[in-house]
Order: sequence, then structure tokens, then C-alpha cells
Amino acid sequence: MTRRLGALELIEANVDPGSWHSWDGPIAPADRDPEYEKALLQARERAGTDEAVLTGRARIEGHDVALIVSEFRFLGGSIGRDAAERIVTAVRRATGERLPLIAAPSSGGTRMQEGTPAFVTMVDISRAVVEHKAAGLPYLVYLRHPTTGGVFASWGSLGHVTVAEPGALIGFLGPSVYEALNGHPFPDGVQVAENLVAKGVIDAVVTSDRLAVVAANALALLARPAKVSQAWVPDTAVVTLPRDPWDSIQLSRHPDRPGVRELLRYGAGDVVALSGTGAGEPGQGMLCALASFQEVACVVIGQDRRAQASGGPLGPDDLRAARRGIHVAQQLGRPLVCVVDTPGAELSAEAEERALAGEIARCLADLVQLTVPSVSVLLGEGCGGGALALLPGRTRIAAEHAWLSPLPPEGASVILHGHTRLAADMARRQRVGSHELLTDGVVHAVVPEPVPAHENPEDFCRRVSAAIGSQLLQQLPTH
Ligand SMILES: CC(C)(COP(=O)(O)OP(=O)(O)OC[C@H]1O[C@@H](n2cnc3c(N)ncnc32)[C@H](O)[C@@H]1OP(=O)(O)O)[C@@H](O)C(=O)NCCC(=O)NCCSC(=O)CC(=O)O
Repeated sequence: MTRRLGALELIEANVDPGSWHSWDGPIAPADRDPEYEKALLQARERAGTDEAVLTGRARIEGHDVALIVSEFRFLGGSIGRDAAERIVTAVRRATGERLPLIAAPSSGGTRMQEGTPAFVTMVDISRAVVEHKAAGLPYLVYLRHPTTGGVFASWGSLGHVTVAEPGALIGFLGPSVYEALNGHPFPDGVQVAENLVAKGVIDAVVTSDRLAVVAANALALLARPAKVSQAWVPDTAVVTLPRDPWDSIQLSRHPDRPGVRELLRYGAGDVVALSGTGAGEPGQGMLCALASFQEVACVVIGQDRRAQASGGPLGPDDLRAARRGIHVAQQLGRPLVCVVDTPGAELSAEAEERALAGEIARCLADLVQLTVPSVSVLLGEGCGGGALALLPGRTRIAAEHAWLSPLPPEGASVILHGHTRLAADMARRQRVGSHELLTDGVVHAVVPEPVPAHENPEDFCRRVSAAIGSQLLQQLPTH
């Protein structure tokens, strides 16, 4: 395990040399009870800081940023009114100076010596952070060991991207407080960074010595706003000969056909993976990431066909994860890439009761309202409402052997004929293949597959990536 760093150590280890400028003014004297005053004096001596947070401006790998960093040795990084005021002032200043903001909390939550007046400052901090994000500015969070209570429940949980220190204790109530109040220990292994990543609460675990690299990567992707060009009209290209869609359907189901993971691996750069909804739903069937295609930095939401096949069907949580990605793209003004690749959404009682249909509808609603450039990519299987949910990009492209249909052709055959034997015929009649999609104006371009994608995944992914980049570039303003 890497050594846990104090506030100044973390700052010095991650900012460009000589670039740190503190924004903190002196803490004003106040009429406090003598015991608390004594605790503050001791905390200052122990921590070497004048409060439990430090704020300021710095450069990280060339990016100008504002930083808010907790010092746990100062009364457990707890937030009293002075610390809160310092945070709010720094967030507002970052917004005013249009600086991306990075917060690195480590805290026992509300400062117990101050009680409720301190507790309610979490509202002020949250308001400032929300206003910062509403101004289209990135907010990244690095949760350090330990982050608990109202800090985790306010500015610790509002990041566009949230990463955490390996092994960090991160939880709402501290485990010793829980045990004392409930008479039994809190279950092991729950309030741990790695578990929260697996459960879709936070995005990734990052060692403190890699924070600068990860932050710089995310900032490079997030810091340049993009709005769709007024002059843009979709470009269409006819590049394929008619194919039997049934052949395409068979090829799209080939176990080695590359999916969204391979597309990111071979066709994208600067990938920063996001984990699920951030709200405790891992969204295994939906991959969300920040990435760049042909140098265009964007948000990617993509249906992971293999994960769906191995027990994680495309369910309501996946669609909520997608909506998180849509909101990040809209809020930060980044283009959005939607990758469609699904044998169909989850068919289960649980999915119904957790609003599968409603989430499909809300994905559609969110996408049709986007004002940033967007492209939907039919990569392989495009089956039913699950596929429809990610279809409304401003431009839509299809791989040559991708297809789109209202339900599996086998299902269509059952509806009309009472058996699955006429599935191939139904696929032909329902105009599901890429050639028909192009002819009918459902997609604007088709990416040729000179050989089926599974025979040369790298080449396929590079072709799709080039098509994505080109579609996005066409939508961006030229100046
Ligand atoms: C964060 C911890 C898990 C860390 O445990 P550790 O064993 O590493 O450290 P520790 O307990 O010795 O704490 C280090 C020092 O910080 C102090 N300390 C910790 N939390 C504090 C707090 N909230 N206010 C004031 N001081 C605090 C401890 O008294 C101790 O002081 P000394 O060294 O002098 O002994 C634990 O401190 C803890 O459970 N804190 C409370 C977490 C919590 O439940 N917060 C909810 C608060 S209410 C809230 O925030 C509002 C809300 O929930 O919405």
C-alpha cells in the first residue's frame, strides 16, 4: 500500500513544481469554548496546517486547476464553519476564474465540536459545487482514506469523475460509530474503495502518485467545450452492396466479433473508465468512459455485448449508467458517442419493476434534447428497445454487418408464424441490414467490413473509430 500523504504532501507530489498558490487567508479569531480552542491549537501543531482544508490554484501536467485538499491530521479532516467557508470561497473563485476543480477530501465529516452550525454548511458547499458544474466546468474528486459522513454525502459524491485511494475507508457512518450505536460491527469489506468501484458507487482506484496523470488525462478530455455547428447537416455515404441480413446477423453473433471494449482498446485514445451510475448500480452491460476518437475528446456510452452475454443483460441500471454519461456530456459540452450492441434488453420481473421501459424512454428523451455533437454507432447486434435507447445520435453510422430490428428475427417469426423457422425471412422483410438502414435513411453512413470484423478486429475498430471521429468533426464548429 502506498504511504498516505498529508494535504501539502499530496499537493506537492502532484502539481507542477512551483505552481502551487494558496488561496487561504488567515482564520479569523472567534469566541470559542476553551476546550475547542485548545484542540484547535493542538491540531495546528500536529498537522502543520491552520485548518482541516487547504485551497489554492496550481498546474497539473500543464492544466490550470483549483484544488481543495483535506488534512486528516487536523481534527480528522472534519468540517467546521471556517473550513466550510474556505471551501465555498475556493469553489466560487474557481468558477469565477473558469478553472476545473479537483477536491481531495479525507474526513470524519461534520466537526463534532461545532455540531449543527457546521453540519448545515454542507448545503452551502454543495450549492457552490453544483453552480460550478452548471457553469460547464469539470469537478473531479479524489476520495482519500478515510472519507466519511457529511463530506462523503456532499462534495465527496458530486464529481463528474470520482476516484479513490487504494484500500481507503469510504463510508457514510464511521465503523466504530456504527458499532457503538448498534452493538455489532459493520460488515467487513463494504466501506472500501475497491468494493465501491465494483458496486458502481465510484469510478476507479488510483494511487496518490498517479493522481496527476489521471487528473490530467480527464481534464484534457473534459476541458474543451464543444457545441454542434450551426452549419452542420448530416453527410451520407453509400458504400456497400446489398447483403443478406441473415448472414450479417450470424456474423454479428460471432463470439469473437469485437465489441465496445475492443473499440476503445484499438480505436480510441486517453480512455478514462467510469463505473456504472455512480449511484450504486454497476451497470455491467453498459460501458461508460471518457475517451478520444481521432483527437476529438468525448464521452462514450456503449453496450458491452460480451458482458450482457455472461450474465449482465442490459437492464435498467445500464440505462441509468448511460444517462449519467449523457448528462456528463451535456453538462461539460463534450461530444457523445453511443455504441449500440445488444441482443436485447433484460426480460425479467426485476427489470420491469425497476422501470426498464421507463429508462429506455428517458434515454431517448435525454438524447433527443442533447445540444452537443453526438454519433450513434451500430456496431453489431441492434435488437429491440435496448438498441433504440442509444440510437438518437445526431448522426448514426453502422458497421457493414450491424443490424437493427424491433425484436430478434426469431421473435418476429414467432409472432407471425408461431415458430422461429422463418427468422431469416423475417430479417429480410423487416429491412434490418445495414444496406437497408442506409437506403431508408435510418443511418447516415456504413463502415465497410472488407473481411468480417472478427477476422481482423484491430482494423475493424480503427475503421469505426475513423468514422466516429469524422462524424464528430463534421458537427463541430470550424472556428
Ligand atoms: C473517520 C474515522 C473512521 C477515522 O478513524 P481513525 O481510527 O483513522 O482515526 P480516529 O478515529 O482516531 O480519528 C482521528 C482524530 O480525528 C478526530 N475526528 C474524527 N472525526 C471527527 C469529527 N467528525 N469531528 C471532530 N473530530 C473528529 C478523532 O476524534 C481523532 O482525534 P484525536 O486524534 O484527538 O483522538 C473515525 O474518526 C470516525 O469514524 N469518525 C466519524 C465518522 C462519522 O461517522 N462521521 C459522521 C459525522 S456526522 C456528519 O458528518 C453529518 C452527516 O453524516 O451527514
